[in-house]
Amino acid sequence: MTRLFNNPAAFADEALEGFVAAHRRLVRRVPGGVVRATAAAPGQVAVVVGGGSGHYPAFSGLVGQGLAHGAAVGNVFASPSAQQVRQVAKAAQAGGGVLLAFGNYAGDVLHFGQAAERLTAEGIPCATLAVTDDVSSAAAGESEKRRGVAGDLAVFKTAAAAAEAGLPLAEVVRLAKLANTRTRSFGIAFSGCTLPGADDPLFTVPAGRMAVGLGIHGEPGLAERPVPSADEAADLLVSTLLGELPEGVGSPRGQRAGVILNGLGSVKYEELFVVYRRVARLLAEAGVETVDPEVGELVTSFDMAGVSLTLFWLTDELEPLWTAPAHAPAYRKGTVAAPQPSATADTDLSADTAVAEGTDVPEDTAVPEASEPSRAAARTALAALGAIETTIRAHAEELGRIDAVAGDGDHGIGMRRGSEAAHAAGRRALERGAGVGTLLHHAADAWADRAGGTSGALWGVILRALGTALGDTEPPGAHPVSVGVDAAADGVMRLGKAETGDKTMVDALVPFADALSDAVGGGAPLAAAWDTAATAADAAAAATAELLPRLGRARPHAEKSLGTPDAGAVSLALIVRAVHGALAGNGTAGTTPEPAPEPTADTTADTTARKG
Ligand SMILES: Nc1ncnc2c1ncn2[C@@H]1O[C@H](COP(=O)(O)OP(=O)(O)O)[C@@H](O)[C@H]1O
Ligand SMILES: O=C(COP(=O)(O)O)[C@@H](O)CO
Repeated sequence: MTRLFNNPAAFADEALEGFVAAHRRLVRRVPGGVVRATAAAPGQVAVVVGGGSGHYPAFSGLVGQGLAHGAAVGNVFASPSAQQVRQVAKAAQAGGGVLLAFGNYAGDVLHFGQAAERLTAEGIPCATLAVTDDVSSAAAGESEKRRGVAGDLAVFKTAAAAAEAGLPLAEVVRLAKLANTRTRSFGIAFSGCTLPGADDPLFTVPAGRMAVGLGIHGEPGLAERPVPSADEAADLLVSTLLGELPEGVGSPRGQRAGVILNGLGSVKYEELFVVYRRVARLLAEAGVETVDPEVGELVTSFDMAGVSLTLFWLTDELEPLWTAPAHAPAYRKGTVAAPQPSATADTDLSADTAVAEGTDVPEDTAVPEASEPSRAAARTALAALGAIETTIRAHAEELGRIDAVAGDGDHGIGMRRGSEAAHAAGRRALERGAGVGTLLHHAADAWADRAGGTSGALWGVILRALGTALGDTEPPGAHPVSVGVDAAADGVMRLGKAETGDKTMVDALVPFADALSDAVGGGAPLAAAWDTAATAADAAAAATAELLPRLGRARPHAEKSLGTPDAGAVSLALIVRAVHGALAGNGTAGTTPEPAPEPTADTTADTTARKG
């Protein structure tokens, strides 16, 4: 149970504020996360890590000399946004380029990938690396699909030590990739974590049983077994990892390995030492020389009762990087060189907080001139964003519950943050005279930036595609709206690489786009066509209950999700139904939307009810 919190939605931000206040000599807050408070040598490669909150000391606690140069900090269990990653990287970079390193999760891959593209376009050489150490999350032959868990530390540490040694970006990337291919983790759990503000844990394990193959987001394990003794737990962890040696490690005998015995949150240090006693013996019996073992909390999942073992199979060039000194808030090894404070290290806390809060503001706030019909459509678009915010707020808990069945339970929180930010950005844009295209672009950036996570990136794509299709000059009608929705579906599939049948939001978006295009092609006015399409999306979302997930967080728990629809498909169906309310409720059923009043809670509640 997470007991101490204020507003659950503010938990991640408040935790970050307190963390920085506690570690001001080591870290400095910047928009999107934290960077070292000490200066890096000019020309050094910067290693920027990141991910969701709820895993401390990953990721902010690993920022410091000899370790990461910066960490992008997302909301609870949700990846930071591309904008956050970009901002942290720009603050951390020292002229030698940037390696962005993170666990292999859909949202992280999307947002860090987008950030890398933007940084490269801005002239900052940039590479990405997704850590894939969790052997239980995919078969050995599909290691690129594996999740990143406590092995993050081995890869981050390798990359950062290589950067600290002054190696160029290509070498830092090569060594980090090598570390990733030689790092394997496996975990067990006795109970799931409870998110701040939630009443129940994300999963439970029956009394006397343990879950095997856990994730770090409260994903349930892949199998159950009777609760073992500490020695039996160690036997299982070691035998599993010795059973899957990386390529190039023919036999454990004679190998040297870094070891991480990681507590997930509520397994205490002395329990870990009891387990480690046996782990050390077993590895010695297998002929493995352990090097600088770490026993403690390195990647957590709130109060989850679980433990994982990581083996980092060293080579002559990896070992000095694993043993190199480091000094970060949650990781200290050896003695680092005397730090040079960075020029901005002494800013006061209120200034740090102010910059951090600036993450919501789109950087490019220019509002191009717009035609009167486009500004009228912008008012309708704002009403639609208001209706979206209202319906998401009303269904946030339900979306979280659906997402928790095989995912991480954060879909409602993320959608809520995104839709609120989009509506607020839309309102600001309208006040400044924006046309519908610009308003939707601002809303897109705000949604992606504030929500993070997989769906944040994808809703950013959807709104941006619509805005681009509608523009700021032509009178927007049913045809450009349909073209925009088609472009949105293409964009989501291009970025997320999901196809229909994979059990994602694509399974509602594609039928919606197709039905809209058919109805518009048949001459229906926009509101009527949208109504037909929203009905198709609703049916398609419900039908995802029968699908098995083939992508993302839910994939390893495919069977568990049978009978439950996909959270992202359900939220999409809710949203398009709510938008129909905004289109139809203000006399814009023709092809050219007219000004719409701000929706009230009552009117939107009527129009957002799901169809039976
Ligand atoms: N590759 C993908 N392409 C399209 N949609 C996806 C993809 N992966 C996940 N999704 C959608 O995202 C939803 C989860 O969104 P969110 O809660 O933001 O995810 P997470 O917490 O995993 O980042 C899923 O229910 C699914 O609809
Ligand atoms: O949750 C995380 C990333 O999740 P996404 O599903 O990719 O948003 C984060 O905690 C791990 O980096």
